[in-house]
Amino acid sequence: MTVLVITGTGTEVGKTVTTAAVAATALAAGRTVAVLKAAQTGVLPDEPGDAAEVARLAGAVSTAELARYPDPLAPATAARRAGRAPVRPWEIAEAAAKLATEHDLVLVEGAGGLLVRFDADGGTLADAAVRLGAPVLVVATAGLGTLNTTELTARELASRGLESAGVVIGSWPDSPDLATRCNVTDLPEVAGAPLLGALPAGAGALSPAGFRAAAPTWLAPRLNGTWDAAEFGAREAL
Ligand SMILES: Nc1ncnc2c1ncn2[C@@H]1O[C@H](COP(=O)(O)OP(=O)(O)OP(=O)(O)O)[C@@H](O)[C@H]1O
Ligand SMILES: C[C@H](N)[C@H](N)CCCCCC(=O)O
Ligand SMILES: [Mg+2]
Repeated sequence: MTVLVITGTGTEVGKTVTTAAVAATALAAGRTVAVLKAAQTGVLPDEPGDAAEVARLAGAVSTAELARYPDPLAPATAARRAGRAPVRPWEIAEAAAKLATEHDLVLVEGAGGLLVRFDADGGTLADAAVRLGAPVLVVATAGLGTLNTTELTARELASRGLESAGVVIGSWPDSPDLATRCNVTDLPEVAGAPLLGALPAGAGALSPAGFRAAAPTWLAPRLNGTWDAAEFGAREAL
């Protein structure tokens, strides 16, 4: 069973575009892929959610979404305000495990960061990852402030015995400042896990064909085992 849980150091860090890049890379390698958005908040019933955005960018993936709540809030809060049942971590795990029987790779995207609550009992995506025994990919921001939030996330994963699959920078700016360039060196250190790649800013605005062609190169350093910091302007920072 290959399930990869995709979390982030917060909301709006690029989890969805990173999920799409991982999916596109796997599809290009001939693997079948499913994307599970555990709970979608802040999107109306007839609007495309994160899973649909992944399919638009990456191509032929199966998509699933366990619940959708209109308020743009943490799932537990949005469910409470909607007067609807929350999504439980065991439901996320069960749905991912079922998809894994039918696909080579299942990508599970949470909502916001790792400890965002899904239910009134404090259930989180981390609880679902523990049930699945699945590795967790952490999407981080590029600039100043990311070292703290990435280390907090990594420590929480470690305290639960969860494997970190590594860190991906969700949006690498065209003109990286000093902190951003230094972070290429420091992020793997504070995460205790490899920096797997970085998506260029604006990646989500590429045409689907352009996105699919480029996505494997954003994550390729890991695949080749040779992350080249210089490629991202880091060398001057050293
Ligand atoms: N590399 C990128 N290229 C283009 N746009 C990006 C990139 N990274 C993030 N964005 C933009 O930033 C916003 C947040 O990105 P995204 O939807 O991936 O965040 P998220 O971490 O999935 O948030 P959520 O917690 O809501 O799921 C979106 O409007 C997206 O278009
Ligand atoms: C609505 C938003 N885009 C996400 N889907 C939900 C983010 C919840 C974040 C909660 C928090 O950490 O304060
Ligand atoms: Mg998202």
